[in-house]
Amino acid sequence: MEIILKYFPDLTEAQKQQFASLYDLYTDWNAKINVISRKDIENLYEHHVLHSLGIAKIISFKPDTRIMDLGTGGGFPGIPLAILFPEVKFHLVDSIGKKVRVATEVANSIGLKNVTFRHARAEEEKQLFDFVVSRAVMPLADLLKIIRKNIAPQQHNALPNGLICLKGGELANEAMPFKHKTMMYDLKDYFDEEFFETKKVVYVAP
Ligand SMILES: C[S@@+](CC[C@H](N)C(=O)[O-])C[C@H]1O[C@@H](n2cnc3c(N)ncnc32)[C@H](O)[C@@H]1O
Repeated sequence: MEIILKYFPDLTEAQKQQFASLYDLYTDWNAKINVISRKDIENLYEHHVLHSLGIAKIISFKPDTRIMDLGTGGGFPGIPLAILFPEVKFHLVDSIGKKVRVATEVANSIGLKNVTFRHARAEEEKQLFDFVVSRAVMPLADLLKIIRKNIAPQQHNALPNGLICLKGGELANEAMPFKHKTMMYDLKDYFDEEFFETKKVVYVAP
């Protein structure tokens, strides 16, 4: 939890409480329904919560921005971002119902009011969003095909509406969608821990 305060020192008391509650909630739920590798649960704050918040180092979403988390699993990056941006609306989608249940239970337990959930394949989601965020779900090119229908035409933020993905070293093996405007940010420029050495945030305009 200290690691969150190290990089996000301006949290309100309510946000601190919400982040602090995540450890016990994910430890309990993960024992029942696997959403995080069991041996990685002790690294929850560094590998999952702070990693999710890496997106906030490249964009500060305006209030009322609408964001879909495609393939949220147990709620990453959607839940940490929803805590950090209480005035932004998040829609967490996953095709596996029991994972959506974990994300829903965690969000309800900490009183998150700015999150909705859907158990479905993202291909079936028809709503419009300003951004789609995603971590560890599928290659960029496949994500782009799915989310083209979901990106709203009106702009409200410093970055044009589009896709924001958390990617690791595997990115070197991915075909980059060269036809699209793409920006890449190294999380090692923001976070000192070794885990972030190869981690990137990739923004792609649809
Ligand atoms: C490796 S997990 C990552 C979960 C979470 N984003 C994280 O980083 O912890 C990938 C998730 O994507 C979901 N997924 C894969 N394809 C999907 C699709 N087409 N629509 C919705 N969810 C999908 C899977 O059900 C799975 O929960």
